[in-house]
Amino acid sequence: MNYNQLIKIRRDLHQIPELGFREFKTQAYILQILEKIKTPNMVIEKWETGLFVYLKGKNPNKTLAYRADIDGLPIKEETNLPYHSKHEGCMHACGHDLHMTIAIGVINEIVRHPIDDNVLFIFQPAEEGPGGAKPMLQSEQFKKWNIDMIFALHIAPELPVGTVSSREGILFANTSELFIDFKGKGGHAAYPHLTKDMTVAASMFVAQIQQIISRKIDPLDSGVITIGKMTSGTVQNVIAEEAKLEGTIRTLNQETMRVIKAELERHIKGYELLYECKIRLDYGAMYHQVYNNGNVVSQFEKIMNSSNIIYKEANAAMTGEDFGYFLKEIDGFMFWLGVGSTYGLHHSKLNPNEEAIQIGVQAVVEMLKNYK
Ligand SMILES: CC(=O)N[C@@H](CCC[C@H](N)C(=O)O)C(=O)O
Repeated sequence: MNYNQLIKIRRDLHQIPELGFREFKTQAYILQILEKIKTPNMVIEKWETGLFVYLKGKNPNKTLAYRADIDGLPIKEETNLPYHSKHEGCMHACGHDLHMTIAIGVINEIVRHPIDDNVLFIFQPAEEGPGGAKPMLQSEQFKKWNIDMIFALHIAPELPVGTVSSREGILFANTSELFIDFKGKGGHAAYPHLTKDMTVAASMFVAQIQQIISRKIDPLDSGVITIGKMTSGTVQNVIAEEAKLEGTIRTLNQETMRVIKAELERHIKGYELLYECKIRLDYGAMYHQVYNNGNVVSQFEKIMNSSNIIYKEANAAMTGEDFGYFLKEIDGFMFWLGVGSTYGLHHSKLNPNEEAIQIGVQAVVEMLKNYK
């Protein structure tokens, strides 16, 4: 498999993005690629819509693991690329098509040039939600491999190709999804006094909860509340009986997450009184922070320096990643891979530079070969 074939794989995968735990075509596609490069020392096991791919080493001391996430996002692609998403309303807007391609490239490289240690490749579903890492980690299938070190990468649109970046300690935030349903009383647009208008209640709520960040969180700490989706009502001249908010909370420590949630719950009680309505709150999926092991990161930095890949110290980011669950149990780390795109993660025009695939393969292979 050469570089052009990897580009084709990335473009094929880019066209078939699927949401969490529905990655059926993606799983089938990866399986048929692996069938072509399969060797007797490779074990492939399905896990839900994901895969475990185990490669036995030549002279193993350890078992290392490398994880790639495989799901897409409910975003309508606007790149106009000839290989744009064929799944209307769904897009690989977080780079998981590159993550999978890099993992396939690394498997191919190690099949052709075997290394000493065993390696488990994890093709993980549902990173964007509801979270595949935790159940995968807890599965008997995963436990039997006894992993000594685990790592993963994430594309970074703002970094140039040829660059990787990481840090010791926290890299990605704690997250909690947020689903809030308002139920009031609808009615004629001309008789607001006879209704409990949930468009007004939800709008005020969205604006007001930003003050939890500015007035309840220490300014030297960090927190984010984002409401990414808001729906209410049915038609222009009817007052809305219902409104729904969907969002996410991000913090750099778990105590701040607790404070934000307690404040949100107080706001909900207050809004129920003020707007004479019922409000239902559901936190959905929560992800543990990504906390990198310092020893592993410093080895990675040295290995990158001797591989002519530029290593930069990263800042912590408020992105979330359920890979944090793996790092809670096993030593390891995550790093950013520069893909130089004008548009960022989760943007409908995200267009990563495909030259980064080669750098990603090289970085992962070097780490697997040289990690002590
Ligand atoms: C790297 C990245 O963009 N990850 C996602 C993870 C989403 C977690 C969950 N669905 C949530 O929104 O809380 C991110 O949005 O950071």
